[in-house]
Amino acid sequence: MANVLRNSAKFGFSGVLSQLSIHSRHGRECVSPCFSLQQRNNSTSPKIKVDLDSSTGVAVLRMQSPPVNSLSLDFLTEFCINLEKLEMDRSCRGLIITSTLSKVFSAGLDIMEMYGKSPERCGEFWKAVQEMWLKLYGSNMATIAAINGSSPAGGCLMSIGCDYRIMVDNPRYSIGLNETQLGIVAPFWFKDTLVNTVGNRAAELSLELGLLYSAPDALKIGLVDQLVPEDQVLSTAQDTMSKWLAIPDHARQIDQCVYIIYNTSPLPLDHARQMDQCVISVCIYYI
Ligand SMILES: CCCC/C=C\CC(=O)SCCNC(=O)CCNC(=O)[C@H](O)C(C)(C)COP(=O)(O)OP(=O)(O)OC[C@H]1O[C@@H](n2cnc3c(N)ncnc32)[C@H](O)[C@@H]1OP(=O)(O)O
Repeated sequence: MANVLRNSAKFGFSGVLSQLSIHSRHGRECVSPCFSLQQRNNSTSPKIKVDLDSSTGVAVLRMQSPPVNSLSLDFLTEFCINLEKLEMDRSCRGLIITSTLSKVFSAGLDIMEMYGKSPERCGEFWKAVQEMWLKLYGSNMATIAAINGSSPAGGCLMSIGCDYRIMVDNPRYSIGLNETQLGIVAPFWFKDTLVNTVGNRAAELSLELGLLYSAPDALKIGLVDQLVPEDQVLSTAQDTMSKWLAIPDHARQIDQCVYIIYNTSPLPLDHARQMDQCVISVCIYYI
């Protein structure tokens, strides 16, 4: 534990994650995810737009992939590349994630990626889903989801991967991990992230019944932190971010790191990641 704390102070949580995942239990070095991600990005029109305000140190990442910002392999690759660039940019301390689409934040994993694809392709896709979560949940930046539309399944995972959630106060927008309703099961690290957000019992009910919550109900169980009118979601996120950035980065990062290390299963460890990948590749293959 002393090592973990020393490393968290030095590298932040994502530094600890990368240390854990670069060196497997067997001491083997793994290929840097950055390299494989850069190689994979084939898309022509950007699905992500990032604006970094260097005077405030806050970046706004807008998902702009119609019709529903579904998380395809191309989308996830572009998302991770942008996250990685911001993470390495020392002038960037805070990240707000939102959508340019009306009514939808993100529809979650792209269904087409899970249907009739080869095991190799499924494996590559799932690695990108893991990567998205590791990068977001382990980010050194303060992260806020400005949820301006529905956010089921993988969209909910992306939201709870952030430090704080502000949702538009519209009962027609829903959020939740609804996997069981689709006949699939949320992986253990989706569960951990939900438990860390809403607590054990609410997470258990939510996962087993595959509940999608309206914005007001999501606020009641703590799945989101705040509701605001549609036209105020971004300005509220900016105001909230300035409060988060008033805290010294190292203190916030270490606090988050200790909390996550104690409360999250070991996906950052290379062997756990590979195990999860195998299970999911087989599940997706047989869907
Ligand atoms: C073993 C695996 C573990 C799995 C872990 C995670 C699982 C997931 O994330 S699975 C994805 C689950 N997602 C959903 O259940 C969301 C489904 N979508 C919706 O509920 C609605 O589309 C949404 C509320 C997001 C938006 O509603 P509308 O604005 O009314 O749009 P439409 O429903 O008319 O959809 C427009 C268009 O988008 C296509 N679509 C919707 N969702 C997805 C998706 N996840 N992946 C790919 N495509 C999606 C939808 O089919 C429509 O297409 P067209 O008919 O061609 O217009």
